[in-house]
Amino acid sequence: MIELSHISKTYPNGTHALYDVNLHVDKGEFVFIVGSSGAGKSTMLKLITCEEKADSGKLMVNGHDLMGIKRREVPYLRRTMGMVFQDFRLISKMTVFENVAFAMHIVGANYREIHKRVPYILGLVNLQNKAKCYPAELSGGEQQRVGLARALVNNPDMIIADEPTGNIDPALSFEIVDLLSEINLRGTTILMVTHEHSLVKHFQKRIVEIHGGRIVADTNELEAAAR
Ligand SMILES: Nc1ncnc2c1ncn2[C@@H]1O[C@H](COP(=O)(O)OP(=O)(O)OP(=O)(O)O)[C@@H](O)[C@H]1O
Repeated sequence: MIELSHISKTYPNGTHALYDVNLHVDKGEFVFIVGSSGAGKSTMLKLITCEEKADSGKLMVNGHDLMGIKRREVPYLRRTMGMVFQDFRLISKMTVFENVAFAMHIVGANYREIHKRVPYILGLVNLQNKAKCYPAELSGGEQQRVGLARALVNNPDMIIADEPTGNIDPALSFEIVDLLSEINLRGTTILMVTHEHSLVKHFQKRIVEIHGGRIVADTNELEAAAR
């Protein structure tokens, strides 16, 4: 599903962000990506979402070869993934329903499909009663649940979440990762960057640790549980 093989990335200003990274993530896995600031975590996610290109190595994501991908193919890659951001990135002038519906609209879904699917997805994230609210009327945790609903609505193979709990109260952070775990149990692969040790300790998932642009530890679920 995700295969990074000898991947390196240097930004145009000469910053070496990743060196010879190897990572294999199977369908259905839940992986925490941890490491200090500047370690290369976001760069790795950006390579996987094709926001940035690697300099060398082999990179396969959901059947797409990202080293040779054409620009017109990128939207097809992105349809296989849902993205969740630290700053939510909701459209402030749209209601909760409209924010989620918009993600379906842009991939060509029709009115009937949207009106069937969006209430179902809002139910999954426990926001059925907030459909008519605007983002500014919601708590941080609720806004991120809208972000999660939007990421899920087109039924992606995987969710890529870059510090999804970074702007949320610690107690609500657990709620968001609980939801991600439920989604994972339904078969969706989850890749989540986080700085929050309490979450990583509590949820006992695979942990990939990056330091100075290299993967320095890769702890599977069983080892994480034994810690
Ligand atoms: N667009 C860019 N141009 C130049 N250098 C960049 C760019 N983006 C990131 N970097 C550099 O690449 C390195 C890795 O950055 P990256 O954002 O991947 O780290 P990170 O582990 O996600 O950090 P944080 O936890 O602070 O978000 C850092 O040295 C950073 O300054």
